Amino acid sequence: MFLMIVQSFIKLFVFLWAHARLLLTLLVCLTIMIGLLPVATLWLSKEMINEVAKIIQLQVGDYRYAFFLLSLQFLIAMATSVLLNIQQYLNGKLENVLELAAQSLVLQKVESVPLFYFDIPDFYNHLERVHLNVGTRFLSPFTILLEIVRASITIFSFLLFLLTVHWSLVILSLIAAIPVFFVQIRFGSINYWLRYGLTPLIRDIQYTSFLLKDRQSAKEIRLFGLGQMLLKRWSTSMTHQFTETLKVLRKQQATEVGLDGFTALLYFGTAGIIIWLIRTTSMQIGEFVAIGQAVQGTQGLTNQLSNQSAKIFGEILYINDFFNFIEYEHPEKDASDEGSALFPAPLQQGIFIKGLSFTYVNTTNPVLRDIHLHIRPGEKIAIVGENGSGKSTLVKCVMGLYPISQGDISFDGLSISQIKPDDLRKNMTVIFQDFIKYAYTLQENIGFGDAERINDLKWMQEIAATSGVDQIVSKLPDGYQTYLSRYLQEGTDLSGGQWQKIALARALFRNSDIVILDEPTAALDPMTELSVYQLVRNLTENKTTLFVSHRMAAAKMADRIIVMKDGQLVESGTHDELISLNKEYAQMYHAQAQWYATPVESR
Ligand SMILES: Nc1ncnc2c1ncn2[C@@H]1O[C@H](COP(=O)(O)OP(=O)(O)OP(=O)(O)O)[C@@H](O)[C@H]1O
Repeated sequence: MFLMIVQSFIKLFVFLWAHARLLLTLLVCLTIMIGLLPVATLWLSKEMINEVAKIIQLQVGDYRYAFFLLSLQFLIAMATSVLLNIQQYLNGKLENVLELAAQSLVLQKVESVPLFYFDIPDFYNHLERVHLNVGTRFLSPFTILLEIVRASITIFSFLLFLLTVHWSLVILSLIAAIPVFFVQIRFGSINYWLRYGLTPLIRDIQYTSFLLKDRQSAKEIRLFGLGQMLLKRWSTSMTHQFTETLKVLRKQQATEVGLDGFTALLYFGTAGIIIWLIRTTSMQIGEFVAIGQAVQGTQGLTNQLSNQSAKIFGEILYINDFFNFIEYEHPEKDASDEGSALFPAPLQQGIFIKGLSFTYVNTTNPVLRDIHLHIRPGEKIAIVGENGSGKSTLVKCVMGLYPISQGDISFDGLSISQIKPDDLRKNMTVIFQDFIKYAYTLQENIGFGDAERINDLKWMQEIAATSGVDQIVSKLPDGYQTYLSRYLQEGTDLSGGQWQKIALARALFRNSDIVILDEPTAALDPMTELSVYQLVRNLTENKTTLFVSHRMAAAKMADRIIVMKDGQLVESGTHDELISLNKEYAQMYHAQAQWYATPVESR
């Protein structure tokens, strides 16, 4: 634990130093100055009271000296205010700098992790814990530490002053801090673990609240009348979260009352000693007031110091959690070292899948089993099979989205593990079943297919013309600059078929030799789907195309059809070959042919 705290502190300071060394230095200097001001004030008020007492009691005394002290007091009060306000401003500035730096670290991490991390709920929980108010959380241990330094300087100077009066005052002032310190450490830790344990519940709450607020889900929630049920789920979880938090808060406040009693007792003891000192020594009124202030100040500050030291413990657990997230590497990622070779474009021999088996992370059953397949350059392959047979998983493996542990996929003999992931993806384009409908402009919706060419409007118009998007553009109020949703700006909503064409244009905007379509037409009616596949076929004349479909009529257009069943490749051939084989494919084809025929026959 101690090692963890030290390591986290070192990481925190390396991080702070890297991003804000000037601010950091300024804040440390300010803190030292602010820390010395109280003892100066104490000394001044002691001098002042003694001088005023002389004037009142003896009618002698130096008025000019009293005014001089008064002016100094005024200057110190002003200096304190100026320094404290500068400190607050610098803190605010530092918080912004840290928020930016730490949030970018989190987002960079999320952007760079392999896709399978998104299959691990713990990864989300961890992300949820670390991504909120990072700037404040990062600043907190540092400001607490500065507070500790400031309080220590003041306490030390007060203690020196008290030591000149009597050693017992020093002891009593310090004793007050011990129980506070341990109590605060205990609750710092309890609160951290409470937050840790509640993260899955908090994510559940946020998800339910997102569903209630989301435009996409608004329709279905109304249609199925889910609103009240979701609200109840949300409020039950919220109540549970509050109950747990309040339980700890109740205990903490009760303990604080006990601590306050203890501090009051100690102050009672100290007051006794001061009275005894007045009786036994020749003490002036200024000293008496200054001792009272110093004792009270030391006790208050030592309590504060204990509080802060304990609080820093809770905060450092967060910092540790943050760096654990940033540095987290799943063992499977270690096993799949990224390749550095360039993709062998254009393909001469094709894609080879040899003995490929695949199991998703944190699961036990293989989803793909011993797949062997050779895809020739320019070949159009349709992948068919029942739900859950592994079609999407197979194409995701070909895209390099998941590391392969058994078997291999190679491109012209170069194993996928040897190819640089970025370069592999540059040479492929894809439309997923659940492609993203970006709430940005049309230009961005198409241009995201190849972000480097996003401003190449000539190329975009060419693609729009071939994919049929030009007909959509002509009806949009701001052409390519029209927002395709009302989520961010006053934009235009499109139909499913129109979105489909835009997704197709996005995929084709990336002019790559391999095109993968993972059932992107599922939302379309069969006739539109067929016309989309026809279009794709024409647009991808010389490209290697892999497409997943449930519609046998679309599969028929492929050069070759492969049939998946329970993670295995069970049939492969042309439509005619598979029909004459009269097995899986033939059954599915006839079942669908029958399905299409029924309404016609019943007319
Ligand atoms: N991210 C994942 N983590 C764990 N299991 C998964 C994941 N994705 C898919 N699976 C499982 O892998 C199996 C194959 O899924 P896959 O999506 O490849 O099938 P599919 O043939 O494309 O299905 P469909 O036709 O319904 O789209 C299914 O049993 C599914 O539950």
